[in-house]
Amino acid sequence: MRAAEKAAMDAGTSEWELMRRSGEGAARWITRIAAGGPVCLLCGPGNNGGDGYVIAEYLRQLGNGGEVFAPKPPATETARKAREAFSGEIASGPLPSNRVFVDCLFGYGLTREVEGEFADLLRALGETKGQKIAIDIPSSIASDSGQQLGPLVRYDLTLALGAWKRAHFVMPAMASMGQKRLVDIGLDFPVGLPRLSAEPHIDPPAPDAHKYRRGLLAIVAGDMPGASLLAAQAALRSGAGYVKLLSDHSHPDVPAELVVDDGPLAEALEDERIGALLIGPGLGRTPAARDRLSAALAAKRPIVLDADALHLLDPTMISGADTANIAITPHEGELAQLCEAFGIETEGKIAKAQALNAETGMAVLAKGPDTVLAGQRGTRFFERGPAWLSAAGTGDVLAGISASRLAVHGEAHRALEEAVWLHHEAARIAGAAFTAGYLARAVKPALEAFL
Ligand SMILES: NC(=O)C1=CN([C@@H]2O[C@H](COP(=O)(O)OP(=O)(O)OC[C@H]3O[C@@H](n4cnc5c(N)ncnc54)[C@H](OP(=O)(O)O)[C@@H]3O)[C@@H](O)[C@H]2O)[C@@H](O)CC1
Ligand SMILES: [K+]
Repeated sequence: MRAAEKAAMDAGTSEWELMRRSGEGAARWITRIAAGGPVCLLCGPGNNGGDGYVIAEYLRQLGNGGEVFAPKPPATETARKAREAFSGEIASGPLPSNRVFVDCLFGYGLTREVEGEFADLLRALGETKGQKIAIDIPSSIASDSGQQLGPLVRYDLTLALGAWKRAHFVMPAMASMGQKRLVDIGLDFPVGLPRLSAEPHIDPPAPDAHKYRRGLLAIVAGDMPGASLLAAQAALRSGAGYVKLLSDHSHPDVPAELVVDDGPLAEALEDERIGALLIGPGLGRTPAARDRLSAALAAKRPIVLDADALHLLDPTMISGADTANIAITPHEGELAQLCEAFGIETEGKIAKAQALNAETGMAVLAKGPDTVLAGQRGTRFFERGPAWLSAAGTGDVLAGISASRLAVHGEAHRALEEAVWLHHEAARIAGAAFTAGYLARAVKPALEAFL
């Protein structure tokens, strides 16, 4: 943000102009929400506080004056200018209730724990009744890391200025922000920066498609068939034309549309028509499971690795492989373990995913309530999916969707990005308290939403 703002300033746009755009852009949201009702602003000493004075003056001009609380005077030149342009008074005394509260205490300049009168004010804000809006970022959250540095307030709305910051998409910070909206202030950003995933468009099958051209997905099953069956149920509904289960075991509850190949794995993997492979769900961690993983990787097809395959994976297994064809879907524990296996020493989920991608070339989907993708096209963040996804088997469904998309077009990064959207949409459709099997069936109407 600082670099983008500096570039704008070097090109002739003053900091004051950027603050004016920020404040007025935010104020337009606030006037709609307040609908003429009273607004209470909290202004800090930096430019976040400066935005607050711009908002306050904008509201005054509309005849919608409110209280401004500011424990400290402005400490930057531009914030001072905003304060001078504000024609109202600074309030004192306890924080009122039943207002639209606008928190402009700290933005991305928060560098240390919030204490003293600022902490008291945030605590009071947390306890009072009313709608709460954070300007740029909640004032106790560090914008680069999402680390909580003071009393946490639950906001109804967070208005990000100019661009999303990392904290807008990491847990637990993002859970405190309520709805999130971006206020454009006319900044340019270099391409290739981490960004929010854009909603995908999924193509229907081509007019001349047949089942192989649409994509043959082979799922390598292991000792525990339930997980690979769940993945297959999701894969059947995610676009692939043909889904096959490569399994030694017989499964009484295999649906008729799922083909089971119980022949020798090596032979089954020779099928030239296989568009993608999935291995991991229900694989087990035995030496036989490791052999199956090695065989699957040796087939040199686009492949999704999940669950047990991630526990078994070591650098020797992918040395010399075209790792751009490999998509992995670790949860937090699996990500930590993979980093250890690949000698990566870095802290934090985003940095770990990025380092693993940079080190190995694999597309890494670090899944969880704050999913992040580090792939061939860069880093992507996602809006939070429904919390009902925290159920056993939903990861198998995600792996099945990812592999099905990979079988359709063969692009690892794209497959994982599409899979997150489909998974979240399926969860929304499935509603509350769904099972993984129910979720897998909801992938069909979810896919229809992206056609
Ligand atoms: N730059 C631009 O072009 C634009 C920026 N914009 C806006 O500015 C925001 C960033 O502004 P910023 O950099 O001035 O930082 P900000 O978040 O207001 O806080 C810094 C102040 O707080 C202080 N402080 C820090 N931690 C503290 C603590 N724990 N407890 C107490 N004090 C603490 C710190 O003091 P110091 O560390 O020097 O003691 C300093 O005085 C950004 O989020 C956006 O809203 C927009 O207007 C668009 C144009
Ligand atoms: K703020």
